[in-house]
Amino acid sequence: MIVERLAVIGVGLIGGSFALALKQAGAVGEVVGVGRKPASVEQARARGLIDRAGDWSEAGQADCVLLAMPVGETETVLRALEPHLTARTIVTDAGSTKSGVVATARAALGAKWRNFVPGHPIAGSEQSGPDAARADLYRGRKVVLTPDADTDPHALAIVKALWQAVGAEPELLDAATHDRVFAAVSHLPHLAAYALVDELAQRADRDTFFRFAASGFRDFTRIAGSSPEMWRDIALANRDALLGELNAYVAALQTLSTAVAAADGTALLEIFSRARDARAGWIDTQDL
Ligand SMILES: NC(=O)C1=CN([C@@H]2O[C@H](COP(=O)(O)OP(=O)(O)OC[C@H]3O[C@@H](n4cnc5c(N)ncnc54)[C@H](O)[C@@H]3O)[C@@H](O)[C@H]2O)C=CC1
Ligand SMILES: O=C(O)C(=O)Cc1ccc(O)cc1
Repeated sequence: MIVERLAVIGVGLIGGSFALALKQAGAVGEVVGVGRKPASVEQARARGLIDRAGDWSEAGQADCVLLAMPVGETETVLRALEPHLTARTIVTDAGSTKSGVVATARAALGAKWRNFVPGHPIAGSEQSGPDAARADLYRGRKVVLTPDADTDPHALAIVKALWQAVGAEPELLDAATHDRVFAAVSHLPHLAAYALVDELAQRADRDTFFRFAASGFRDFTRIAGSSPEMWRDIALANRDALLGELNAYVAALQTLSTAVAAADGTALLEIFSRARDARAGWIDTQDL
C-alpha cells in the first residue's frame, strides 16, 4: 500500500479512473470523494470508484489529495481545502494546463506549496463523468509531472509511485514547456474540432451536411464531444500559448487557401505529403 487514505476532488472520468485503478492495485486503503454535485459523488460510490463521500476536513487530513475537477475550479477548491490541510498531506492535480494551476496553488497554499506536485495524465477521452471511469485508463500512458526546486522530494516520490501503480509512466517537464507543448498537440486540436462543428451547425441547411458526414468527419470531430466547461477552462488558463497556436494554424489554413485559390496542385501535394510522412513517423512511435 502506498497511501492509507486518498481524497479525490471531482470524481469524474479522471479522478474516478485514478481511484478505481489504485483500489484494484491495492495501492490505497480508503478513497473519499468530494464533489460539486452530490448525485455524481453517489454515482461514483455506487460504481465502487470511491468508498464514500467526504468533506473538506476529511480531504485535508488524507495522506494524498488528487484535484480532478476543471482547472478553473482550482482556486475555489484550494481555498476551501487549505485551512484543513495537515503539514504532511500531499496534494497533486490532473489538470490539462500547468502554469496557471502552479501560480494558483503557490498563492493559495503558502508554505504548504512544497507538498503540491502538479501533474497531467496524458490519457482520457471525450467522455466525462463517473460512468466513463475505467481502471485501465492510464495503463501504458504518460503522466507529466511539473515539480520545481521547492517541491518536496518525498511528495514527488509518492505521487510518482501512485501513477506507476496505475500503469502510467511519469515524465518530468517544466510547467511553461508543458503548456507550450499541449497548446499545440491537444488544446488547438480541440478548438479546431469545436470550430468546425459549430460553423456547420450554425448553417440553416445544417441537416444536409450532417446527413452525409461520415468517418473522416467523425474522426476529426470526436473531441468536439468533450466537456465544454473543461475546455473553456483550459482555453482561458493557457491563453498565451493557445493564441500562438491558433495564429499558426490560421496561417497554415491561409497557405492552403492560397494554394487552392491558385489551383496550385504542386503546393498542395507537397504539404499533404509532408504532413502524411510526419504523421506516419509519429504513429510509429505510439501505442494508441
Ligand atoms: N477528460 C480528459 O481526457 C482529461 C482531463 N484532464 C483534466 O482532468 C480534470 C478532470 O477532467 P474529467 O475527469 O475529464 O472531467 P469530468 O467532468 O469527468 O469530472 C470532473 C468532476 O469534477 C466535479 N467538479 C467540478 N467543480 C468542482 C468543484 N468546485 N469541487 C468539486 N468537484 C467539482 C464535476 O462535478 C465532475 O464530477 C480537468 O482538469 C481536465 O483538464 C486531464 C487529462 C485528460
Ligand atoms: O480524447 C482525446 O483524445 C484526448 O485528447 C483526451 C485528453 C483531453 C485532455 C487532456 O489534457 C489529455 C487528454
